[in-house]
Amino acid sequence: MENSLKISNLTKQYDGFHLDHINLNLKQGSIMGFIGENGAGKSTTIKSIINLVHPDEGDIEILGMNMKENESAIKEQIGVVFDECHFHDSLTSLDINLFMSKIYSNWDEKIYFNYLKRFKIPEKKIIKEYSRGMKMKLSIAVALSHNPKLLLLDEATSGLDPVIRNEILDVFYDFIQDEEHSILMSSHITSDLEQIADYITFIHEGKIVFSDSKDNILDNYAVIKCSKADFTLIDSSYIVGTRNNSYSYEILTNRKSDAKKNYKNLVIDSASLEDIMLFYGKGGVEK
Ligand SMILES: Nc1ncnc2c1ncn2[C@@H]1O[C@H](COP(=O)(O)OP(=O)(O)OP(=O)(O)O)[C@@H](O)[C@H]1O
Repeated sequence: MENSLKISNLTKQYDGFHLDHINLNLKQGSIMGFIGENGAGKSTTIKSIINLVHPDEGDIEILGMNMKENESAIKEQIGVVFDECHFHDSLTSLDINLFMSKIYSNWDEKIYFNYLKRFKIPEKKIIKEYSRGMKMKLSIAVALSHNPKLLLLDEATSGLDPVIRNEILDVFYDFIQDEEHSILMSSHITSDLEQIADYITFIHEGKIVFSDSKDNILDNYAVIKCSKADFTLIDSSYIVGTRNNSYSYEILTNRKSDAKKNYKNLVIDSASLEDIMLFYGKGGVEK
């Protein structure tokens, strides 16, 4: 299976922030969830892919092409949604159809109007009068209506209620049924990613912590709950991070099955993506 996106050694330095040699491969036909705390570097990475941020170093290959040499061909094949709707307030969805048909040679108004219908977006109302959910659905409809092969979504479902998010996740799921399609999706709503993503990349303070299949991650990570006395007996190779109060310890491990074999007397629960982020946010191992 080929990569639709290959990022190699992407580096960007801002005052007080370093995006540090990011490597990431997104396979065709798959969805990658991109997670990390506020300010971890997700938007900087996504903006670098589409040339809105100019990296200091690194290579980005999209659908087998290099952005520097093939920007217009690549932009025809990618759909991008940020957490804000970037269309002018005075436009209607009908205006946007006209506007987009001039921008994209492969704009398909049949697909666009199908999405408007599916999302119950009015044709004549101006965007100023849209709810946030309507604006985001419009942005997603636009991103999908020029037959893109790759979707880049930066917090595209943030601030939306669970019903609308579910509706949108269904659209993404339908999109990915074509094996040439793929999605890179940053989100703080890790439960959505647990539902839909095939792969998860976790970025923390500008560095990739892991990039792996969601199933491997959820199979390998666990939270061990124990007393302070038990904690001192746990081998440090099991400990990725800790959280504790005066009475009890919680340990994030990435060796779930070994831990279950070797520490049978301890409570060992599965870790969610949110647990993993919280433990890393706490700053790693303290023993
Ligand atoms: N144009 C810029 N100039 C200077 N610093 C910037 C610029 N853009 C982003 N940064 C800094 O880069 C860091 C990473 O920001 P980025 O927006 O990539 O994070 P993020 O993971 O997308 O966060 P969030 O989840 O809050 O959207 C932050 O410290 C931010 O202040």
